[in-house]
Amino acid sequence: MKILYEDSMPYAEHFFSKVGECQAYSSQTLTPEALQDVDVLLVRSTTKVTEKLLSKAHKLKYVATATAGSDHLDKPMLARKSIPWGSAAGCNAIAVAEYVLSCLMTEYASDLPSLLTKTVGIVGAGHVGSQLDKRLKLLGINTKLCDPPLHASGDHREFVSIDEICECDIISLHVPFVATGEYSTKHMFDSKRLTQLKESQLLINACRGEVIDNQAAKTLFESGKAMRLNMDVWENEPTIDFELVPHCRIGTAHIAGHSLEGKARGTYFLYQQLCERFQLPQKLSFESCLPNADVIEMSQLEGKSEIEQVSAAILATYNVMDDSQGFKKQVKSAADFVYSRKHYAIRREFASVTLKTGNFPVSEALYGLGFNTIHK
Ligand SMILES: NC(=O)C1=CN([C@@H]2O[C@H](COP(=O)(O)OP(=O)(O)OC[C@H]3O[C@@H](n4cnc5c(N)ncnc54)[C@H](O)[C@@H]3O)[C@@H](O)[C@H]2O)C=CC1
Ligand SMILES: O=C(O)C(=O)[C@H](O)COP(=O)(O)O
Repeated sequence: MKILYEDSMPYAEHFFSKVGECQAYSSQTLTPEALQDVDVLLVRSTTKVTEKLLSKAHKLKYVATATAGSDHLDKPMLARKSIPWGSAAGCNAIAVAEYVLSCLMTEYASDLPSLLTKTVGIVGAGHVGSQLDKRLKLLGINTKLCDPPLHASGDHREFVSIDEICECDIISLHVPFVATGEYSTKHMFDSKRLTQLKESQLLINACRGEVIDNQAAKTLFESGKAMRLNMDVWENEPTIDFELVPHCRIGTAHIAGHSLEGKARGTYFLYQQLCERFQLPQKLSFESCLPNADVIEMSQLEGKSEIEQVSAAILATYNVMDDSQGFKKQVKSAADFVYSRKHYAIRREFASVTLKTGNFPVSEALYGLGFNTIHK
């Protein structure tokens, strides 16, 4: 069985070589000809799986993406060709939730206690939205959830309307990109909703760029409207509107899900799918491939309140402002955008971090967020 996999998948050779003959490809140079004798195509979001790409893939039996989003797969086309597809739903939900927490600790750095009085409206209560909700509740921050498809399917959690979400102090978007239909998310934040945002509200988009009308956002900024936007994703990546970037308080190159664990889980989920689909034994474990935990010196936690301890630990582990500054300074073209994502200095999730905390008890919330601690 011949497996072709995108070269930005960590541990791909380790896992997929146990399933078949495997070979890496680069999304920038992949051609229909390269798929002629391929049985399984494994992609990330940077490969658009279109009719044209598969025009010569006559042996193809399975397509899967090592990502949560699957809007880069032409699903009606795959159905017409009777090619089943899979995704790695949930693989990077923790990474995105941690990215949003880093945004919040950055945005409220000068008045952390005020963060505890805010309400966060979460749009999309799937894998990412639920992980974020859990962490915010643990910190004592009020949340509201909006997810009409889940509500309609009988999910028993309490849901509010998008209009109620728009009244929240902080709005965090975690929906898939869906271009049409009852639950379309295209330009969910259009000119009208953006215009209604108050200066004090914070809007975070770490799902898909198309959920916010980027042109409308830029036009509003240029007309003098003050808005607090944190953007990890952009319309038309990698050919994004670079004039919007400086207006955003935090801007990053679609890396919210790029923790080492998040990407490795994506690869591992596909390995599991292939083993099941082709009835092969699953001999490899996920944990076996990861390097040892990072150890971070945190002795300055002493005497700090819970939210101060949490903020210090989060920012010492992952400070989104470092990524934002690098992005704003260095990424000026589509080629830069692609390059910076491919060479992203991949970060660890909190559960892979051990904080050296000195000789005193630290807040339970740190354990709740997944951190490990050791004393000096
Ligand atoms: N920036 C990044 O690196 C990452 C971005 N993503 C994006 O975030 C999206 C969400 O990820 P997951 O939570 O893992 O997906 P998920 O499928 O588990 O959850 C998405 C939720 O959105 C809900 N939803 C769909 N349409 C909606 C609408 N019109 N209004 C409100 N809710 C709606 C669904 O019912 C579902 O519960 C992905 O589809 C992907 O596009 C995901 C991971 C990393
Ligand atoms: O999982 C998703 O959905 C994402 O947006 C991924 O984090 C995208 O990562 P790449 O596949 O573009 O590396």
